[in-house]
Amino acid sequence: MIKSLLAENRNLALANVNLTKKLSWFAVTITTLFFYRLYKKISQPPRQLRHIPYVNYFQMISVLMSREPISQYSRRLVEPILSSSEGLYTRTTRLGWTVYITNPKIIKSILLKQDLFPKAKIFVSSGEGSLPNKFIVGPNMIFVENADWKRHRKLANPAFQQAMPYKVFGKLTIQMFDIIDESLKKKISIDTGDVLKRLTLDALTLAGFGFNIHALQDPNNEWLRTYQSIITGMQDPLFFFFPIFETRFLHMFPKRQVIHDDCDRFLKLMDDMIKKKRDIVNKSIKDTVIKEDSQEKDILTLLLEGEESEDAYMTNEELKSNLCAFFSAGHDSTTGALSFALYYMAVNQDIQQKARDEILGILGDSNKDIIPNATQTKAMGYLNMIIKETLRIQPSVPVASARKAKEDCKLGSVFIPKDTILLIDIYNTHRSPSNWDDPHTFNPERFRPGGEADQKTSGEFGNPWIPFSNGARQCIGMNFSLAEQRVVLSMLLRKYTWSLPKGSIHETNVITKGIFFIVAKDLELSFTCRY
Ligand code: HEM
Repeated sequence: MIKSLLAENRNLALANVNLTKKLSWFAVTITTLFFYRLYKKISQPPRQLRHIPYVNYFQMISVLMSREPISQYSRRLVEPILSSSEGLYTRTTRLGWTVYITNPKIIKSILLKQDLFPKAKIFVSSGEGSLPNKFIVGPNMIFVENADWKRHRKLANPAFQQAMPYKVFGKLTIQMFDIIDESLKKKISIDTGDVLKRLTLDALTLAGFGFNIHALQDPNNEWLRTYQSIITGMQDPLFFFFPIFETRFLHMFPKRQVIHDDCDRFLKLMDDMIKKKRDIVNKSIKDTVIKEDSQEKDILTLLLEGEESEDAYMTNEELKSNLCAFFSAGHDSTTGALSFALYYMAVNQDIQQKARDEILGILGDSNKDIIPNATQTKAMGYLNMIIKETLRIQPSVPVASARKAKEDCKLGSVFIPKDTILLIDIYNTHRSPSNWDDPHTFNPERFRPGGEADQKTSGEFGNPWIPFSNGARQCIGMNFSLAEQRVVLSMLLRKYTWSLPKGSIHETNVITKGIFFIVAKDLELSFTCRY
């Protein structure tokens, strides 16, 4: 009797163990299935966009968190899928799954139809109180639409057409020479990227606002530090992807709080500058920094003077917001363009020498610094080809601002549902083998009159060279930046030869950094003085 009871208990226990085992397996299977489905759901685009090739969500997040340079992840993740698409692919951004476009014909159709593809409020989603919202989002040209945007551009276009301050650019370049010469004398290396950054900041503040922050002369300058703190802070992936940390829990991040304080002080400086300038213009006192001609007037003065004569105006708040926009859009972009041009000429000595020969032919080979004028820079055909090819192979602004499809539509033969976020992928448009021959090779000859670039842009193909975007919302600072690049590079070519030092991190390929703007990372160059 006892024996049979024990046997029964044992059987029951065994049955229990089996049941528990089965349940455990069941639970494990369900959990695995759940996570697999979750993984699939997150890693893939939503159903309505799944017909477009995509980059896996987790791969993209790891790229952004590890700050892998765009040149590396584009070739690893984007190029392979582009070959099987019409120049469209999707990948995740902070706004969710976004369609990236590299097909010039489709890009043209988007940029020309502002009504159907208005700008998406990409930063606005950061929320009230976030750093980007404080500094860059606001009533400025980048963000306003329709009548307001027209009013802003109507006032700003003439100011940007007029302002070509070659002398300001030239004088600042001579200040940069002092820094390079000093380092040569002391036999110490300098971060050329950093010096260029200070030069472009001085150029922007002086030529843009008639205000000198002396970033070149004083690397520890308070305004330089403050500005850099804001710009670096805006690109911090943690707060960029999770803005809630600063909009709700800023008190838990004391270092972030310091950046917010910097931003507040910077905005206050802008307020003061505008008020002062308005007073000066109202009293008809001409700019105190450069008096010679209107070409050399700063943009802020020209904007304020334009208000007098044009049926266009900006409030002080709008002016402040636009000045922040000019800072954000015009600084790192030009620094990047200059740093890449120097890099490509350093690793292509024949191209550097050919450019120098051209410049010496135009400006002469005397032993003194010469600031070129507008006519002389126009004659610099080969240097312009180098600048264009640099902006093709390393567009310092890798994507244009996001657009949104206002209704269901087709891009090429691809269906795009209403409300899809679209991004013009400048970087991959410039690097796509469908758009350019041998796209990863630096070759200024593409831009020779009648060359590859001319042939591509003349037909139905659309324009595959869009570093400043295209259409009505093309970069307003394009000519300003190109003039600055021509002056700085031509003067550098006359005064120095340069190369990459041995052991440079850029020996095999240029290493880039940045999200919204790309620049050459820690660019050290070896200069030799020609006079
Ligand atoms: C190499 C230098 C530069 C590059 C590569 C560049 C590139 C661009 C690009 C790609 C756009 C986007 C257009 C779009 O969303 O469709 C843009 C817009 C803009 N850029 Fe630039 N930019 C440069 C220099 C400058 C400078 C120096 C300034 C001002 C001083 C400036 C001010 C602006 C403004 C205000 C906009 C918005 C225009 C609008 O929406 O009407 N940029 N830029």
